[in-house]
Amino acid sequence: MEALLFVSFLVSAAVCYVFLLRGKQQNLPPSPALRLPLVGHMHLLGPLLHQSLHRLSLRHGPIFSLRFGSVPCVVASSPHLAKQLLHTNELAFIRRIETTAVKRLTYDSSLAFAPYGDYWRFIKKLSMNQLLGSRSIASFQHLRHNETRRFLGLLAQRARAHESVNVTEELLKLTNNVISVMMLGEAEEARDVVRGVTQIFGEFNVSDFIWVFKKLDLQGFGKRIEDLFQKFDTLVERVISKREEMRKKGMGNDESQGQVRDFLDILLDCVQDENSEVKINRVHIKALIMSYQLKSSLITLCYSLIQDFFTAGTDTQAISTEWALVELIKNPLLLQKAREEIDNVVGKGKLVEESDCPNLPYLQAIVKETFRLHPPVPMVTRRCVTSCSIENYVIPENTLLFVNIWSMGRDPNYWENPLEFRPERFLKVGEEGQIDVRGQHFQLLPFGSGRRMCPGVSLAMQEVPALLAAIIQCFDFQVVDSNGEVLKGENVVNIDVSERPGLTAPRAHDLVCFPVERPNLNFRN
Ligand code: HEM
Repeated sequence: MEALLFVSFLVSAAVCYVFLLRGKQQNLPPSPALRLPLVGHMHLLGPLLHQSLHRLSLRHGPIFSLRFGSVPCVVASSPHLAKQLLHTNELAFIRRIETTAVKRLTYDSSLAFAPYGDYWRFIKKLSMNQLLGSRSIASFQHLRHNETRRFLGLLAQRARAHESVNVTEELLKLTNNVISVMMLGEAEEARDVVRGVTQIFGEFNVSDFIWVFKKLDLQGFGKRIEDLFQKFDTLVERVISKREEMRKKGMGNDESQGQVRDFLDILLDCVQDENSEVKINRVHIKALIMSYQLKSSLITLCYSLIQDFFTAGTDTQAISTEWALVELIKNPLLLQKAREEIDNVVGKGKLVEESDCPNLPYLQAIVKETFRLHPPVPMVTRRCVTSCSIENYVIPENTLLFVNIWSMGRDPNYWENPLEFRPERFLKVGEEGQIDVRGQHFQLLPFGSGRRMCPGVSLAMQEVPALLAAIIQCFDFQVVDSNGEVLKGENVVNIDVSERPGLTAPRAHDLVCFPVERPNLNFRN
């Protein structure tokens, strides 16, 4: 009897709520009717948020509104709306959300989460011009090349020993090492801490979304955040102090001596520079390192507003390389075509390099097609800083915005046979063939768009195609299922492409394979 009374109370509360809201918010984009007290529309969402929002958009249209707990959200899933939100009204959606974990672990002043203003402009400029500018990317080319060689060497070793390799893990290790060394000059030590932090960024902290729980640490997040903060802080403090000591003794990396300066050197120069536009201090440096170190934090920032929904983050570049590889293993004819292109342009006498990639249009088309079908960051997320009007709807200040780029990549209104992996679409003469990934073509936004677009785009577009090309050039793969059996025939074509919930959209299962070396290559890994 009591249970019945309770249920009727909940239902009546929900109904009243729905009516009250309808009356109050007529200018908001359409919204699913059943909004519950406390949780809002969260009961409509499954673990793969971008897929849940995609399904809702099929019912409610390309723009609709929701409530995550007490937080208002708007979801957009058409290129036309993406342009209005991220370009035309860019300044209204220039901020990201700051959750408890983000605030503490990014020192509340990272590039990714900093409010739009002088400080953000300064670090963005520094990032684009120096840290991730073409000169810096070029100076670390040897590092990427060596890591690729190390990775290929490992595959070759396993191939000769007829042993399987967890390609997912090895790709992650590779891209993590590259970023760590670019930032700190050290690879191993940062990785474990980074993993812990990205994991907590990917978990859903109810206190961030449901106001009655705001002050309660129901899931013990506070202690975990603090532990991670201390570990990271100790690590970076040690690296910075060591570097400062070396610089005092005149033992820093000297460019005039041909030494490569990592990001830390560049940042320490800025701290010492009296004439710097904006003074940065040690706290800013740690925050910046954090936002670059954590690729998932980079990703996290993308998902910043509701990152807690997601599980541990993973690396965007590793994810995209893996998705491309999986699609090529599923489509051997496309793999063959890509390999022939590499053989024709590069030959069999040398390993393909980054400098070869602009001459490999089919490879570039594969990378774009991968970003279309499997964007590593499936949604661009922002926060509305000033109320604005889109398509006659009002979007109030503080609304969270989700631009569902995953959904746009699969929209039959913009792509022919959108669920098929067909790199050829990007080689067509005409509009489709001209589409690129740098935020100007709103049907394909893997790196976002506008002032808050990903500053790592140039690095990623150097590293991912070259790594993929090297793998294609050197190996075939026999995929192993969860029982250790090699997949054959139809089972290869039907390799599982489900996604894992998280900040990013990696494959649900690790890619485990027996690598097979290609014969007749005249260089050794
Ligand atoms: C395949 C690789 C990558 C993908 C798909 C990707 C995707 C994204 C996306 C979608 C955003 C949000 C953009 C927006 O809000 O409009 C973003 C932001 C960001 N990304 Fe990436 N990213 C990648 C690699 C990287 C790398 C390698 C770095 C740095 C080393 C990086 C650093 C950042 C930073 C700092 C931001 C925040 C920018 C800001 O708020 O101003 N990303 N990324």
